This record gives sequence, structure tokens and C-alpha cells, in this order.
Amino acid sequence: MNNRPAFELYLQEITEQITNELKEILPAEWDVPQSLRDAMQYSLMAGGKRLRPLLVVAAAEAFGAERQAALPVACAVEMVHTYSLIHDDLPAMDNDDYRRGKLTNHKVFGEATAILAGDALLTHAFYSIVQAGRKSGVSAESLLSIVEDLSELAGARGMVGGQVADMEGEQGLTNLEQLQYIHLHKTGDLIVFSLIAGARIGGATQGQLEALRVFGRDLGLAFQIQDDILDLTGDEQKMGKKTQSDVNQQKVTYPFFIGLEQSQEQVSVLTQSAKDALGRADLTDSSRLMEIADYLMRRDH
Ligand SMILES: CC(C)=CCC/C(C)=C/COP(=O)(O)OP(=O)(O)O
Ligand SMILES: C=C(C)CCOP(=O)(O)OP(=O)(O)O
Repeated sequence: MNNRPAFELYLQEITEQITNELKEILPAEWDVPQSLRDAMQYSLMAGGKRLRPLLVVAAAEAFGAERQAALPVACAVEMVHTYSLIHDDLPAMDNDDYRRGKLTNHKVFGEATAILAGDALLTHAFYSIVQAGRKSGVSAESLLSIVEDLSELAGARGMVGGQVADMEGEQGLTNLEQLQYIHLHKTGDLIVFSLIAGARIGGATQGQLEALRVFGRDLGLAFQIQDDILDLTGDEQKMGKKTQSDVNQQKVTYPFFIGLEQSQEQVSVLTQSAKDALGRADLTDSSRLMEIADYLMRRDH
């Protein structure tokens, strides 16, 4: 008999399904230049935790949707996230050598191919969203809203805008509001997208979408504060990337402004307020999303 907790098995099952779906969407024999295909697959299959696709699937299931219907959109968000990490690691940005326990994309394939692999992952994400309509019967109306949300939340007003504010602010930030803007957009917006995309697939009402936006916003902020904390206290082996990089790059972070203990307190407060918002969403079953919120904040991986 298998004694592993049900939640761990659930995580493992979804992670495997997402990886299999990604292999279908980017097949080994895909008819594109080999260096590009290799670079895209290298980072996608490098062992990321698949947290954002997990949120898409869990949100869709919380509204009673079939998991299969959510998988193409789950893959799309993982492609967007992976592109963002490839570009974030480039010499022009964070200049990191390791990601997900492996050499960064540009270290293996060179800068030009890494940039283009990121570009192609972003573009292919939109192809994958369309497949949710072609293969899994998600309505054209829902897909239209999902494409609109992704363009907004991953673009200039979302993740890219947050990344630019992060680069421009690096040493000059003077208050927590500026840092919060960066965290909410650079990291939070893709988490918000994942939740509301899943909810749209499940047929959420406007009120439920709003509640999930609040859940995602607080969860995303807590997640990035946790990332700031782990950069100081985490284990490089487990995290698969270098720690102390914020200090080395003289980046202003939550622990820099309010100290380690208060930052940890903020993570708990935000996780609780996220769960309170979720409680107000009146879902068919919110238990998995509640468990995921706790899981994200206990991570030391
Ligand atoms: C448009 C682009 C390139 C967006 C990047 C978004 C992002 C969340 C990067 C990682 O942040 P981080 O540098 O705080 O995290 P890590 O410690 O994992 O590098
Ligand atoms: C937004 C941040 C903090 C970048 C890393 O995200 P994850 O911790 O989800 O990275 P992977 O598991 O996908 O590599």
C-alpha cells in the first residue's frame, strides 16, 4: 500500500500530466531548427516545480471542470514562465549561471539562441491556448478572455512592466510600495493569470473571478517575498539556483526593508488573507487550492 500523503500524490500526478502534455505540444520530432527546439525543451524539461500550471488545473477543478480541458492552458503558462526565466538569467538582466539545478539556457546554447528560445516559448503559449478549444472543447468566448488576460498580465502592464521596474529600481528603491509594485507585477500577475484562466475554464462568475484575483494577488506577493527570504536563507542544492544573488547584486528586497522576521510574518499574513479571499469565492471545492496556498509558502525547494 502507498502511504504517501494524498496531496503529494496529487502533485506528482499533475506534474507528470503537465510534462506529458508539454511533450505533445513540443514534440521531439517537431519540424523547427534543431538548436531552437533543443533550447526550448532544455529549459521546459529542466525540472521546474510547475506551480503555475498546477494553479490552472486546481482552479479549473475547483469549479468542477475536467482536468483535460485545463492542460493546454496550464502548459501555456509554464511556457510563458519558462521564457521569463530564460530572459531573466541573461547577462543583460540577472546574469545567472544556474537555474533549476542546471546551467542556464544561454550558458548552454549561447545568448542569441536563448533569447529566441524565450521568444518562441512565448509565442507557442498562444498556440497552446488555442488547442484548449480545438482539442478540449473550451468555448471560444472563454479562450478570448484567457488570451486577453494573458496579454495583459504577462505584458507591459503585467510581468514585463514589473521586470522593467525591477531593473530600473535595483538600487534606487526608497519605499516598500515601489517594491510591492515590482513583486505584484513581475511575479504576482502570472499567478493571478493562472488562477483566473482555470476559473474561466470552469465557468466562474464575475464575482468568483474577482475573489480569485485577490487570492492570486496576495499569494503572488507572498510567494515573491518568500523567494527574497530563500535567497538569503535557502539551500542552493534544493533550489537549483544560486542564493545570495540579491545581496551580491545589491538588490533591494523585503528582508532589506523590514528584516527577515517581519518578512516571514508578512508571508503568513498574506497567505491567510489569500485563503480568506478564496473562502469568499464560494467554489464547488476549494480544498486543493487551500492546500496549494500552504504548500507554496512552506517551500524550501
Ligand atoms: C519579462 C521577464 C524577463 C520577467 C522575469 C520575471 C521573473 C519573475 C523573474 C524571476 O525573478 P527573480 O530574479 O526575483 O527570481 P530568481 O531568483 O528565480 O531569478
Ligand atoms: C517568480 C520567481 C520567484 C521565479 C522562480 O519561480 P519558481 O520558484 O516557480 O521557479 P521554477 O520552479 O518554475 O523553476
